[in-house]
Amino acid sequence: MQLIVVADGQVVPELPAVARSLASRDEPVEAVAFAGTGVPAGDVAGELGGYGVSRLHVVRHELLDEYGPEAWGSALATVIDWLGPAGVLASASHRDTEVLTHAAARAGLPLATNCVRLAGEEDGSGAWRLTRTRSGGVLLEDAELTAPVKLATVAAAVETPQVPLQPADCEVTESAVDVPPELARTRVAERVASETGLSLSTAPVVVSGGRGVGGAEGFVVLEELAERLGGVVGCSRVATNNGWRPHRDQVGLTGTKIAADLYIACGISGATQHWVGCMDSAAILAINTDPEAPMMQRATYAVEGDVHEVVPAVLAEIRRRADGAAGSGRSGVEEPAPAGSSRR
Ligand SMILES: Cc1cc2nc3c(=O)[nH]c(=O)nc-3n(C[C@H](O)[C@H](O)[C@H](O)COP(=O)(O)OP(=O)(O)OC[C@H]3O[C@@H](n4cnc5c(N)ncnc54)[C@H](O)[C@@H]3O)c2cc1C
Repeated sequence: MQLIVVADGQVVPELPAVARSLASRDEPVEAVAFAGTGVPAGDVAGELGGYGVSRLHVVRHELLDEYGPEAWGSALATVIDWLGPAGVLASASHRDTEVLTHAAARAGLPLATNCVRLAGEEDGSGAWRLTRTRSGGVLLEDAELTAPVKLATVAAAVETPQVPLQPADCEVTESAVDVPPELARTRVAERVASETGLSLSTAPVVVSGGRGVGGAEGFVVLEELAERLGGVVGCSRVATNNGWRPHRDQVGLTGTKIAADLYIACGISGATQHWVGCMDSAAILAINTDPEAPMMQRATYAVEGDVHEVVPAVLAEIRRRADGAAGSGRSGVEEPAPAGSSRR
């Protein structure tokens, strides 16, 4: 059996095709979901059936009603033990990866994350050949995964195998699992709705600050700049490590990967671990005193200068234009010049 994990109630369409391609002809593809995701099991089963998944195992325990990586990972390890699948697949989302990581550690099984290609070995050994991204996407690794039960997360950019998926009646089986109470270590304590409706991963503009901003108070002007440009504030890991910003604002390998229309990096050197988080942005503006900083070398636009002088000057100009526009009825922020037309 190949098992698909539906950790947050959403069926990722690529997963059934990858699972089917890894399964032998008569081997079923089944799925596991956690009660408490807020999505009715019948809806999930209906969708899975359309992709040829024949059974949905729903696991119940009061500690699974809210997301908790240790509890969900433990429940998944129990299900793997019950069902003994040959493979376990999930999406490469933060949540799915976290759940599979805990399950793999508990069950002592190997996990390959961020796979962009997955195929069974043709020698009948049951091993998987795979290609996966490492180091935030700057490295591709070819590997072979061998184990009685193999775990993998599948990246959104996975090569989807062209296999026929015969729609099936997906049966729902509900089971109670045992979850040790001490696994309630990480629990959802509060849900905070964003006032602007924008998040770091979806905002069109991200104004980020690093060590060069100098401290938490240095982000006040960045907040205003972000607000005036219709964006949000981000930061480097130095800023989160120093307690200047919460971790949810961190851009990078161990933060959020963004693809903004415009990324403004203020006092950020552009270390690889930061760069991989912002490199997919359409345009990058770097503000830095060091012209040799990697961020200055790679940015679409680079301003050599002190962030404490450059950002207030930019803000003053935006305010001046906004005031002028308020008088004339025009918008205060002009369209930027085409990328590359005025570098430095
Ligand atoms: C496993 C691992 C994961 C990591 N994950 C992440 C991650 O997700 N995100 C991340 O950001 N980092 C991450 N890092 C850390 C990363 O390697 C860098 O240490 C970090 O990004 C550096 O942050 P910074 O650019 O703010 O600081 P620095 O590298 O110290 O750079 C500060 C920059 O500010 C400039 N500057 C100083 N004063 C001014 C001024 N007044 N005006 C303008 N410019 C000024 C300097 O010239 C310099 O270029 C990770 C590291 C590891 C090992």
